[in-house]
Amino acid sequence: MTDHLVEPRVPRDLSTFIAGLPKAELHVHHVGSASPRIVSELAARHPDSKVPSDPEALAEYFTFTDFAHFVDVYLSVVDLIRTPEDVRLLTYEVARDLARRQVRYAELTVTPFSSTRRGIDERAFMDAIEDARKAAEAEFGTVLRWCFDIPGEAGLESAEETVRLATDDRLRPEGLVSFGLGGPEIGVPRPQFKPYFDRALAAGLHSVPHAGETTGPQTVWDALHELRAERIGHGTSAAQDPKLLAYLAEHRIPLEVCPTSNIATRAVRTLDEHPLKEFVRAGLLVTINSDDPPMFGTDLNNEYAVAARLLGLDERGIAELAKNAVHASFLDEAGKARIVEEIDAYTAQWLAAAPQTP
Ligand SMILES: O=C(O)c1cccc(C(=O)CC[C@H]2O[C@@H](n3cnc4c(=O)[nH]cnc43)[C@H](O)[C@@H]2O)c1
Ligand SMILES: [Zn+2]
Repeated sequence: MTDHLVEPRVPRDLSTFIAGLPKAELHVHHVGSASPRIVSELAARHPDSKVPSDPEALAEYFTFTDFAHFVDVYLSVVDLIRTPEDVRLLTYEVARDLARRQVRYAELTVTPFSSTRRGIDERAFMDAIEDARKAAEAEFGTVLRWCFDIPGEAGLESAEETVRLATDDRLRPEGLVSFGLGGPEIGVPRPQFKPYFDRALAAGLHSVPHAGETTGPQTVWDALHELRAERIGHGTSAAQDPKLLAYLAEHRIPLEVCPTSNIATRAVRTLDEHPLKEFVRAGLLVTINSDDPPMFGTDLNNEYAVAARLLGLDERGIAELAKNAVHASFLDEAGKARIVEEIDAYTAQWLAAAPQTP
């Protein structure tokens, strides 16, 4: 695990401000959120797994040479989730971790295909995530919604299975709001998934594919034109195409930016080379996210600290970023207004208490 948590170099007070700030997270993966605590509990349940349970060994295990290596490691963690009770434990504990970071609302990317193909009953899978979602909302106050994503590299069979699970009225979970596409982009062209996105959209789901994380801007154009993307997961390479930046700005298509993830998977070389600033300069609606936080040695608070440093933001600027995520979410208008109000009240209170500079 790369130790990105020490990287941001923002003043301590700003870190404290961020830690208490109410937030929404739009790009965070279910299995990718398994903390060392959750991994060791699952590894103890399934001792034949190759995933280490010791935190130090796990940190080493979560150091990636490239995106393909990341996916291999990711799938070894998927292999630890074998029963509906594992699914419930993971989901509930992920919600607890989000709540600790003052995340009021999260759209969690879930890959049901990976679980059903490993033998978990589909009905039991849906019941497990829904049961955990409701318990987490009641106990922690964090509202969870689901994005079901196709693991594109697993082929069209995985697309068919994912859209079936997402649109079958007998299975579709109440918390499902969107349909995504994840995994490697190289050799996995987006347009082949158009019929599956068409079906998901016809069933009322929103389109939120990953695009432009590990391939060029054409992948983002394909996501927009073929998959009718309403938000883009990552979109990093959009910075290479001024027409694309202008399109994203004009159509208010938000980007789900995950800075530390891009370094950990080596999609971007260093944080200082990350295009976040160019996105803001081009007038894009930028949201800040953690992607697979324990795997990348980060959490949402750290990602806000990274963004604050890269963009030179003060408390008001950070609060605006937090509001971007609320506006770009698929929460209803009343729910959005509640979190925005909370952000404003928290920020006003913080600034009123801050020592005045002469
Ligand atoms: O489950 C399988 O059997 C399987 C077979 C072949 C390929 C795959 C995948 O590609 C799974 C990828 C998995 O990765 C998730 N993920 C997490 N973080 C990211 C990211 O930053 N960019 C893209 N994908 C990501 C994704 O949700 C998939 O579940 C699986
Ligand atoms: Zn992702």
